[in-house]
Amino acid sequence: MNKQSKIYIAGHRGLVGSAIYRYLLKEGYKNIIVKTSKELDLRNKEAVDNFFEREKPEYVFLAAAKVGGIIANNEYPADFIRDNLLIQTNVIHASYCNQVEKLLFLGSTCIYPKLAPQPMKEEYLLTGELEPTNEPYAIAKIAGIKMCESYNRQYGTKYISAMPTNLYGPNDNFDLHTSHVLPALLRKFHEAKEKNAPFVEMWGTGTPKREFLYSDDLAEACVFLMNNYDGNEIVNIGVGNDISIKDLGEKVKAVIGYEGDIKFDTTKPDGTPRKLVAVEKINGLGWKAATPFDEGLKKAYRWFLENELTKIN
Ligand SMILES: NC(=O)C1=CN([C@@H]2O[C@H](COP(=O)(O)OP(=O)(O)OC[C@H]3O[C@@H](n4cnc5c(N)ncnc54)[C@H](OP(=O)(O)O)[C@@H]3O)[C@@H](O)[C@H]2O)C=CC1
Ligand SMILES: C[C@H]1O[C@H](OP(=O)(O)OP(=O)(O)OC[C@H]2O[C@@H](n3cnc4c(=O)[nH]c(N)nc43)[C@H](O)[C@@H]2O)[C@@H](O)[C@@H](O)C1=O
Repeated sequence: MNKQSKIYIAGHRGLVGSAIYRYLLKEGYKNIIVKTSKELDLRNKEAVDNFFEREKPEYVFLAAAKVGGIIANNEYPADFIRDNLLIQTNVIHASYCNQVEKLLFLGSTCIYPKLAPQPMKEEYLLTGELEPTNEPYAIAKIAGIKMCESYNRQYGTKYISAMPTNLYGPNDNFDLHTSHVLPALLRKFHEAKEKNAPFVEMWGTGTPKREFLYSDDLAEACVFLMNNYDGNEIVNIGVGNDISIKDLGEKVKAVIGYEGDIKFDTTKPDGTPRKLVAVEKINGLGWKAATPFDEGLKKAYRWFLENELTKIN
């Protein structure tokens, strides 16, 4: 990409898309197009075709998707598989029909087998059974990866696929029913402190481990891959270390300054026991995550205090 390239960010208001948008603007990219889902529903093929024919973007960051935490995935599997298959199929095919120079597709580490050896290397894709709580979402994501690979093989396109680990940062989803664990805990511990509540309830047993990447780091990695990677194989994006959900709760509790207890609701699912990604490939290409977790957590809490509280109160 050069600074005048016409770049379309699909999903620019979300956690990932907004971070890519901020990063590209900061780096001096001047010709960026964005549309909200109200203005352009990417599930609608005709609308997507018209948009691509009219705008003719040269580069596409595909960060629009139906996304959610463990309970949302478990309760709305039809929405997760249908919306994601439609969005990615429409955008990838319209990119091909309109000679998009390069596209970056965002998958997720849930594409790997539930019990994959740790850390999970890119070649572990399709080597075992998926985690049941998010299998429909994971299958849509695997279809997206295979669609990019197949278009590259058959049509000579340059569509690359990045697999980020669990993410957090500005514009996260703080809805307690549909969010991921980290934004949920920021909100739960904050509200418990405000209300002097005796305990905070976390889901599952607290024993699963997760890896967390700050969204600004992910945005940098996505732009790095767009500018430096043309391979047909997926690339993991992570930090290289993980933490148990129980310890995450203790860390969030400390950052917020809450003094009550933590209880675990074991009727809620744990999900996959561990999903640490192997980061040798992206590190070898020349990119490494910069934000230490403790610093990212404080930034995310500050963002929550400054931007989210007025919305949820
Ligand atoms: N969050 C995470 O922890 C992780 C996310 N990822 C991947 O990163 C990508 C982005 O996720 P994230 O930023 O967290 O998700 P968000 O839910 O924060 O944002 C999703 C974005 O997609 C847009 N969108 C959803 N449906 C449609 C639609 N029908 N038409 C047009 N736009 C739509 C929304 O647009 P609008 O705001 O205008 O409604 C929104 O901006 C996804 O592919 C996800 O799988 C991967 C690993 C972890
Ligand atoms: C990014 C990734 O995100 C999802 O997978 P997940 O990592 O399992 O999701 P999660 O963040 O919701 O939970 C992580 C862990 O945390 C525990 N947990 C405790 N307390 C709360 C809590 O209050 N809320 C939530 N959401 N989880 C909690 C929870 O029980 C689980 O053990 C999929 O969408 C998947 O498709 C995907 O790609």
